[in-house]
Amino acid sequence: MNHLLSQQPIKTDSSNWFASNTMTERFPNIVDAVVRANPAFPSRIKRRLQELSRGMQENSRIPPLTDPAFDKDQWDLLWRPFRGQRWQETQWFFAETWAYRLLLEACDYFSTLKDPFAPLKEEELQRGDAFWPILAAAEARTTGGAPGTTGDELLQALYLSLWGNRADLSFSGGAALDAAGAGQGHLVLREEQRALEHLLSLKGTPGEQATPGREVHLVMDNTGSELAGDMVLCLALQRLLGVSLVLHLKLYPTYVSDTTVADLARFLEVAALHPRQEVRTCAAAFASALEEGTLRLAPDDFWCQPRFLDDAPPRIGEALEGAGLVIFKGDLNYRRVFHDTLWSPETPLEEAAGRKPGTPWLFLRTIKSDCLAGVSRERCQILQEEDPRWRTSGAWGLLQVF
Ligand SMILES: O=P(O)(O)OC[C@@]1(O)O[C@H](CO)[C@@H](O)[C@@H]1O
Repeated sequence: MNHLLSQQPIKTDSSNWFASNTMTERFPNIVDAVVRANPAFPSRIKRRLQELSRGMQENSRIPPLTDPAFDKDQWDLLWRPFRGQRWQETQWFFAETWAYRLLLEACDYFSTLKDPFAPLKEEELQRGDAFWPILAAAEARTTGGAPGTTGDELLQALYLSLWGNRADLSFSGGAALDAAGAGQGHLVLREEQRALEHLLSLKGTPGEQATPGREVHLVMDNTGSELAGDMVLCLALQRLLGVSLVLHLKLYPTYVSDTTVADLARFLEVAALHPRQEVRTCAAAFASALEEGTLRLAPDDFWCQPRFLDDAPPRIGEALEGAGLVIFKGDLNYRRVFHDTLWSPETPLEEAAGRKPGTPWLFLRTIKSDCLAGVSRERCQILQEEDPRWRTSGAWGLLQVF
């Protein structure tokens, strides 16, 4: 395992192969996928994208933003500490997020609002395999015989949401991963009882008004099959616990497939016309919850920025602290909470996060990068022997309570 254990955020240099490979190969491959997916791009946009790619591969200095945009001042401040640094010798969490913001600039996103990743996301929707979590949940209800306990149903929904995270277009270089969810055997950690205790403590009495203290906040990740799994989870939480939900989404496109409000609307549009009734029913129920206001959307550009969670503005921090439970989806949000650092795996979560939240946090993540905390050294050694790539392959999941 070529990891230098350090208390600093992972760097894109030779100290971390996966982070370094992101800048030299994986991100340039994503740029190529975006150019292929947008054949109508004018040559000046293609040129800017190729310059971005080449700069990374040639380890150039990280350029600032150049075009005017509503958020340029903020990004200039975020870039300043890294001024003069090179793509392959800097902080990975910053470099990767900055690269996606430069990609949007190269594609004229902020003057056209045309999502350069839209064709890639649409392809997954049109292929139909984005809806497997909804069909799996419906099938379990029909073939599972007598409905299980509330806890069983909640766990099934949690795992459908967790394994939906495998289909992450930024991870697979633009191609959707296979739709099959990995087995529950591939779990690094499964703190199911603690998760259920927190969830069941939120259960209201029939007709009880939902209050912020009983609200579940979901910090979303990818659209497509991950969004399908998240919809199953949201509807299960509402049906079984009577809670209201707030979904925190990206304000604009980033990381190829991270969900925006436009992505969610498009997903519902396609799902409403899906040949399977179960998919149409799920989409209709989700749309009704939005209409009734028991499920609210909170898009924010904080989630698009290279800022760790303890640097969140009050509008985010206060919202999460006032929730009954916060569910963080996916790998990037995990990295954001735990400072994208190579902790010694048994490091307590409070130490890695630099805080103890005032409300329970639940992480549903397929592990695609090295940042990890709160897992015993013994467990990591067993995993390393079983699958040396367990930290970055996306094949292993984690259900962890903070
Ligand atoms: O947040 P997700 O979609 O689960 O994973 C996104 C991500 O963490 O996966 C890749 C591998 O770590 C990174 O390039 C990227 O930040």
